[in-house]
Amino acid sequence: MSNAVGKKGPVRALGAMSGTSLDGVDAAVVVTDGHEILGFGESEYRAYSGDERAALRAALGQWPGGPDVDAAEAVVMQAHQALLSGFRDVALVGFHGQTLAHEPRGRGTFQIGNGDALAQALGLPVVWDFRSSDVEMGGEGAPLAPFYHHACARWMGATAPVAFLNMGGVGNLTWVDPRIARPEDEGALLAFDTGPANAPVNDLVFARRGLEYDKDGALAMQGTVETGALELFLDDPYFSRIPPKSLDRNAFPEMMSLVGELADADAAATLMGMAAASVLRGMEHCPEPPERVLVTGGGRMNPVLMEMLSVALDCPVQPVEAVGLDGDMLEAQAFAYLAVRVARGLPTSCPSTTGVKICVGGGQVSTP
Ligand SMILES: Nc1ncnc2c1ncn2[C@@H]1O[C@H](COP(=O)(O)OP(=O)(O)OP(=O)(O)O)[C@@H](O)[C@H]1O
Ligand SMILES: CC(=O)N[C@H]1[C@@H]2OC[C@@H](O2)[C@@H](O)[C@@H]1O[C@H](C)C(=O)O
Repeated sequence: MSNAVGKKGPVRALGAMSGTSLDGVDAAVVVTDGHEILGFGESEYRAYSGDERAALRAALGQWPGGPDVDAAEAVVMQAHQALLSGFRDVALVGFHGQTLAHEPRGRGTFQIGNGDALAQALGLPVVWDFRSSDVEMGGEGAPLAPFYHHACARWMGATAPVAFLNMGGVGNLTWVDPRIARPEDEGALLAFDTGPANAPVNDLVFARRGLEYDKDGALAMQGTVETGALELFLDDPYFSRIPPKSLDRNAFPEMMSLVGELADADAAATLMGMAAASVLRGMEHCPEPPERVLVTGGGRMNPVLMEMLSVALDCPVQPVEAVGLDGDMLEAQAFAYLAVRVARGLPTSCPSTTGVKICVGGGQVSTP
């Protein structure tokens, strides 16, 4: 491995992420030495078909040996092989796979996708299974993008604390102090999952209207937030728990019954209100207010959510494009960056990002 990537100098790494909202696979190239972002390369997206998504949905919440796991893994492998084989001049691949279940203090964390098979298929070294060793060392195994967020904050020249907020299926927040040069050093990072983001509204519009998501917040925009339901939701002890902390995609099953009696638009607005309020509760845990909140993930495209966040938070809330980053590809880039760190023996998580006992470089490396 060290031969393919070496110990120093820039590497063109390809990262791939299949996220909790089950929309598709993102893949992106980052040029990095494992410390700094030295450049960005091509990126591509491959959407899952309706049938593929149904196979993934069927397996959600299952563990190894579950009845629908093999079929879901076949979908993940085929989608990644098709997408990643189109990239050229790549030294290694960071392959996140698809999370089916996440219970770090219980049965562990489970991502499907086999890095050995992908390495054979692509003829490239593949870093994968990023989360298990962190969990084994007492960590949450998530979120893992924070080390990359730290690199992003330094890349953009930030001189004061900023926050990155990923609004995917689940929300996660990283508070970064860019004045501290190494992400693993004390005070550089605080990270945690804020709460549900888009997954519940996706599930709602799928169940009630057969839609994949509430495009541009069209439905939520017509509704009002039911404050009683919102308050009940915020009573969940998760929000006052001190971070680091992480969530399974379906960690708040009661959300659906809280909005169950509401009309479609009010239910969608209330679920968005819950996502935004979770972030506000999360901000209480930051060591000091960030200068701004940079939003990544599909939720930044939802004007209803962005407006709610702007009203709730005490600082500017902007999509990451405001600083020249790509909010569709940031997580795929993160796994490219983390792959280089793993290959070079650098940590990918630390006590303040996942609660792990000591800094850990997660991930297995498979060579073709
Ligand atoms: N134009 C839009 N309007 C409203 N919502 C949108 C829009 N575009 C994307 N989304 C939402 O964003 C989701 C996809 O976000 P993203 O790709 O960041 O999620 P993910 O990476 O799968 O999740 P996670 O980060 O939790 O793993 C969609 O399922 C949808 O709910
Ligand atoms: C277990 C798991 O897959 N968690 C995901 C999920 O999606 C968002 C949030 O929950 C975050 O904790 C994580 O993904 C991002 C990429 C991360 O690890 O930073």
